[in-house]
Amino acid sequence: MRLALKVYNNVKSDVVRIFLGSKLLVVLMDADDVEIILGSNVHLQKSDEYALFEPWLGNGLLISKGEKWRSHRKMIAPTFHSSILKSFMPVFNKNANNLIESFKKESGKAFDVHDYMSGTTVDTLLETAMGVKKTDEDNTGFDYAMSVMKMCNILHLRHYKIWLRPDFIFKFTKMNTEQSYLLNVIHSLTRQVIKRKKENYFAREMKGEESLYQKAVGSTKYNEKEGIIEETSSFNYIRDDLDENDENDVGEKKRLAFLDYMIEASQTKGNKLSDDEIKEEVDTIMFEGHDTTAAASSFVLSILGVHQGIQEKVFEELKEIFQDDLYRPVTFNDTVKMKYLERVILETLRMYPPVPLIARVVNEDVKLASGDYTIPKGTTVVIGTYIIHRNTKYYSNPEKFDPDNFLPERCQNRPYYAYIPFSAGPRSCVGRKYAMLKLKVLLASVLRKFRTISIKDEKDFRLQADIILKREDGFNIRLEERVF
Ligand code: HEM
Repeated sequence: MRLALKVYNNVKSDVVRIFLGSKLLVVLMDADDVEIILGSNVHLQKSDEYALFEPWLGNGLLISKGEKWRSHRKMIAPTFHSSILKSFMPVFNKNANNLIESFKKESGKAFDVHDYMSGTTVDTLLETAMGVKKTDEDNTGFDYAMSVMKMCNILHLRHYKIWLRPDFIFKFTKMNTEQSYLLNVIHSLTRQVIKRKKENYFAREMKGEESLYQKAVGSTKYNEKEGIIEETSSFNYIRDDLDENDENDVGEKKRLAFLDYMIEASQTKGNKLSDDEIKEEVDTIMFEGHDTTAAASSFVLSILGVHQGIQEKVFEELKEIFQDDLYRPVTFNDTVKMKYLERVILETLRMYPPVPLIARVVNEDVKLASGDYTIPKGTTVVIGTYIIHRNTKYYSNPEKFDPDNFLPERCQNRPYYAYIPFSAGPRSCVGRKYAMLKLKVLLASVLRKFRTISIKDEKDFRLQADIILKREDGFNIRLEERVF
């Protein structure tokens, strides 16, 4: 990635043409050009490279196109309503506490934090997306979590080792046999859970219980331009005053997962969502929500381990919020007050965007804004997020980790499309609010308990970019328990 940036700095052009054999790729690094692609309702089709995900994700939100993508996006966006996210707070807290218990065993030693962040992320997703616990007696949750992590590794390897990409080569490898096994574990559990959840749904309906999905949809307006929902204040089936105290648990039995809302959506008049389509969407959430968040949280802990002064400011903010009850569960209201931690997360996502590039295929000629260029129909357009985030046009000192880049006055002076860790426009990340909320709970819980110390200086981080940006040298840190 650093090499790509060096090349870019030498080329000094925001539009680069690359030929891979006869295939034309155009890389965009200017915010106005990026807006033309990402902000449009026309250039929504993903490039061929995404086909690697198909055996796992089928035709879920990440890959699907046309009317299928549009109607599913509209159906799924309301399941990320903030009231639904608030109901996940106890799950976020519980998993953060489990993580802290594991960290206590590592205290004082150097270790790679990514494996832990990956594990806790998949456990949280398992519960919030599917309503399954890793600790369920039959071990299916555990096997599923392991399979998701291993599948992500296989996809990384195939992206990285490009000779493994063609199916006709891959199918002769041992990895293909392992992939078939893992996908069987993943898909069997998803199918089994859908069946059980559907029975629960019909039982609730028989009792005349109101559809929670309907309530969420009823209080939201879908914004076609941003692909997100806009919430109105009438939505209050989970009490608002729950934010003010730490009883923000709707009760374990009553808490629903994304999957439950999707089942309700599938039964709502005018919607069409088969069991297989629900399976694809749940698998997509498990994939998209896992590696991205694990990388983001690992980068935050590494980078704060380098910048001790910034870490102390985060800790001061946490002490201010939690006062004399430093280890109580984090409430939704607390997360709203974590302004500095939020800036730290945003700055980390600027310098180390978990999705370092996005690729689309344009189905018509596109005129760019940055110069007299026209991209021909059929071209693969690559949006260079990592490079845009380090462009001196938008950030005066881009190589410096500076959370104040996200002070409101600085954001106002920057084009919207110069900061795109979650992509932007109609096909942007549907899970970004979930991601930010979960990251805040997890990181606040860790940072109020431990000081993180990076083993390496920032300039020695060796970045590895494939689908997800990671550190080739591992996210090695040392944690010191804070004593009072
Ligand atoms: C820090 C964490 C995250 C980052 C940086 C991130 C980033 C992104 C980006 C850049 C895209 C667009 C990808 C593309 O066009 O190729 C995307 C799409 C998506 N993300 Fe995220 N994501 C994060 C967390 C999550 C979470 C937690 C979930 C779900 C719980 C999620 C669900 C999705 C889905 C379903 C899509 C496909 C949306 C569509 O095509 O309509 N993401 N994400």
